[in-house]
Amino acid sequence: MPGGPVIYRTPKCLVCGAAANQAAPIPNLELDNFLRNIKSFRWNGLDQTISTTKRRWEDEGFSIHECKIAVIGAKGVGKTCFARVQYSNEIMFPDMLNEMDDSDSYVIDIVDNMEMKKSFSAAHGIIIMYSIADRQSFYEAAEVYKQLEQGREHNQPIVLVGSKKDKNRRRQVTPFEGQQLARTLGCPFFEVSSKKQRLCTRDICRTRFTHSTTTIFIQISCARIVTLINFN
Ligand SMILES: Nc1nc2c(ncn2[C@@H]2O[C@H](COP(=O)(O)OP(=O)(O)OP(=O)(O)O)[C@@H](O)[C@H]2O)c(=O)[nH]1
Repeated sequence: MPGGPVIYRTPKCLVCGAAANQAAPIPNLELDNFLRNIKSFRWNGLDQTISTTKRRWEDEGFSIHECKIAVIGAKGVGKTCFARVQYSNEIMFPDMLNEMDDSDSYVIDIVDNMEMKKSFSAAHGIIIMYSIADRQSFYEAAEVYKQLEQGREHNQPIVLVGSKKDKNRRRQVTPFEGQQLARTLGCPFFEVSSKKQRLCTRDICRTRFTHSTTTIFIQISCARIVTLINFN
């Protein structure tokens, strides 16, 4: 991969104060790809709000890009809950050669109410969501992908997410089917639970920093979750 691996640096957990990098994060090629795709966008060509935000931070002596990630999917799959527990996510990663340089820092804002048409032009990344307990929503996810393929203007990265992972007993879509669809669509795939992700203790934070699991986040606080896609 050009440029070598991305070095991740995340702030401390706001709740328990655990340092993000007590153990080096596990290198994650999917996340590298995802972030690199975001990074390669023509920022000025996107939504006015985004460039305004960026300029404000630049005036204060540093530059942080705000990435809007739209969550799109069938009714009731858990888009709002997901966006809430992930509210004001941050992925911070610095210049690869200079750890002190914040010029490539990103704040991830997951937006659940963006219209699909708006996401074609205004979102930097798109999460297509279905519920693992609702087969129909799985079929709809494939439909959503078709529409995005035809409509998106910036070739934004797409991630397929199966929500409500905690409802395993009422599962109607297997992880294998999710993976198959993601493979067909050519995008990364995760299963998540917004309910389980609310928990935050120092131990959970540490566990998430050091273990490779199929989850989409790594550091938790009550209002904010620092997202690091971390999976095998
Ligand atoms: N068990 C479980 N329930 C969830 C999860 N996420 C959301 N829910 C529940 O699913 C229902 C719908 O969640 P929402 O977040 O409103 O879903 P939505 O996709 O935003 O719904 P619309 O805006 O109507 O399209 C609510 O009752 C949530 O409590 C989850 O991870 N696990």
